[in-house]
Amino acid sequence: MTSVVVVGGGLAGIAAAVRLADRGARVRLLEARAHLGGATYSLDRPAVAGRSGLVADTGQHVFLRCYHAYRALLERLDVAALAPVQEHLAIPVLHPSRHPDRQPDGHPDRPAWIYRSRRGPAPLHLARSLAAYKPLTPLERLRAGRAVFALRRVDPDDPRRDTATFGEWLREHRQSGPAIERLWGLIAVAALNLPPDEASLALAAKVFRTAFLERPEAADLGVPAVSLRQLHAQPAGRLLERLDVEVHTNAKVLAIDPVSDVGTHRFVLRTRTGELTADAVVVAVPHQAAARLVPARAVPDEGRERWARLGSAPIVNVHLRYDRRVTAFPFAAALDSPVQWIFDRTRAAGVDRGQYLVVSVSAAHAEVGMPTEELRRTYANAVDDLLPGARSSRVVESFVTREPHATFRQSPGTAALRPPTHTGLPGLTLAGAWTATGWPDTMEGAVRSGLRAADALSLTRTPTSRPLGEALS
Ligand SMILES: Cc1cc2nc3c(=O)[nH]c(=O)nc-3n(C[C@H](O)[C@H](O)[C@H](O)COP(=O)(O)OP(=O)(O)OC[C@H]3O[C@@H](n4cnc5c(N)ncnc54)[C@H](O)[C@@H]3O)c2cc1C
Repeated sequence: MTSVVVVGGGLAGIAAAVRLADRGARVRLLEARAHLGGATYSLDRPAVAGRSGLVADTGQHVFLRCYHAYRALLERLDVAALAPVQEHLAIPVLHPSRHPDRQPDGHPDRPAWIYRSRRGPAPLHLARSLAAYKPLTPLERLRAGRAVFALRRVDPDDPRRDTATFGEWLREHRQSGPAIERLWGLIAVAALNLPPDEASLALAAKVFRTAFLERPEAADLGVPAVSLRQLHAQPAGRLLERLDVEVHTNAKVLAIDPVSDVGTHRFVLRTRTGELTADAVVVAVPHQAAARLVPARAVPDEGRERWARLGSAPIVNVHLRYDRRVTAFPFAAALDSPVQWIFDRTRAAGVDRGQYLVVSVSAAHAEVGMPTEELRRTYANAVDDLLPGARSSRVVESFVTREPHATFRQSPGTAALRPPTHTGLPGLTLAGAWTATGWPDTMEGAVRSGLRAADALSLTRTPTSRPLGEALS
C-alpha cells in the first residue's frame, strides 16, 4: 500500500487526504496547529456575567453555487445542509442614512438590491436588477450593462489579461469612479481581497464570468449556518478517522528530505518529535511555508523565490453583539460606509439573546494595524448609520479578529508566480489555494488544488461508493 503524507490540514489538505484514502493509500495528515480547517477556523468567546459564550469565526466565509468542488466536499462531510445556498441571488445593499441623495426612493431604511431574475439566460438575468440599481445614475447603469457584455470577451486564462488591473479595464470601458466603487468594487473587493485598481484583470474576469456571466444560478450565495469549526474541522476529523487517515495536529513539519533509491523516491519528514517516511507527499501549506519546506530538488530556488512575490493581503472582522435584534437581513453589503459587508451570525455562533453581527472588511491594509478600540468605535458608529435599529441598542460585547495574510495579493503578474501541481520530484505534489488553480484564493480553489495534487500521484483507483468530486479536479 502506498504511504502518503499530506502536510497541512486546511481545505486543500483535507480534500487531498480524502481523495488519497479513497484511492486506497495509507494516509497521514500532519497539521502544525491544534486543529484542522486552516484559514477557516473558529474561536471560543467565554460566557461573562449573565451573557452566554459564543463561537466566532475568525473570518466570515461565504461561497457561491458555482463552488462545485467545495460543495462536493461539504456533501462528503455530510454537512451540506449546514451551509444553505440562497434559492436566487439577492444581496441587499445598504446606504448610511446621512447620504439622502443616494437613498433609493429617499427612504433611509430601504436598501438597493443586487439580484437575479428567475428567468432568462446569463447575463440577461441581471438586467432588471441593474436597471433598477439606484446607487448608479441611469447613464452609469447603461454603461455597466455594456461592460458586462465586454467582460464576457475577456479570457481569464490569457496571460496578457494578467498584466493589467481590473480598474484600468473598467475605466477603458467607460465606468465612472462611482460606478466602480458602488457596483464592481462591491463584488471585486470581497472576491479578490484587493480594490479594482490593484486587482488582476485576469482574476476579476474569472470571478465575474464564472459567477455572473455564464450560468444564471452560479452566483447564488451560500453562507454557513454554523461555525466554520462545525462545518469543516469537526466533520473532516470524523470522516478522516472513518477512512483510517491518521491525523496528527500540533505536528509542524520542519523539513522534507527526498531519498533516492534505484530510480524510486521516498521522503523523510522531520517534525519536532521525530521523523517519518513516506512514498509520496502532498505539500498543502500556504506559500510562505511551502517556500521553506519544499526541497530544492523538487522546485529550484528561483521557483520558490517567486512564490514569496505572491505577497499577502489582510482581512479584518469586527464583531458586534447587541442587546437586542437590530436587523432582519441575514447579510448585506454597504456603500459609502467603512462597512463593506455585514452578517448576522447570531444563531451560527450559538447566541440566544440579542443579535451578533460581524462586519467583514477585505483589503484591510489600513485597518489591520488600527487599535482595537478605534476599530470597535468606527464600525459600531458605521453600523448605527446603516441600521437604524442599532442606534437604539447597546453593544454588549465587541472584539476584532485580524488575518494579516488572509489571501495572497491577487494583483497583475501573479498568474506566472503560482506553481502547477507537479514538481520536479515524482511523488511530491503541491496543493493550496495559492497554487495555479485558475481560481482566486478561495475555498473552491483550495479544494480543487487538493484533489488535483492527490490525483497527480497517480495511485490506482479503488472503488468507493461516494467519490469526492471525481469530475472536478
Ligand atoms: C478572513 C478570511 C476570509 C475569507 N473569506 C473567504 C470567503 O468568503 N470565501 C472563500 O472562498 N474564501 C475565503 N477566504 C480564503 C479561504 O479561506 C482560503 O482560500 C482557503 O481556506 C485556503 O485553504 P488552504 O488549504 O489552501 O490553506 P490554509 O487554510 O492556509 O491551510 C494550510 C494549513 O497548513 C498548515 N501548515 C502550515 N505550515 C505547516 C507545516 N510546516 N507543517 C504542517 N502544517 C503546516 C497551516 O497551519 C494550515 O492549517 C478567506 C480567508 C480568510 C483568512
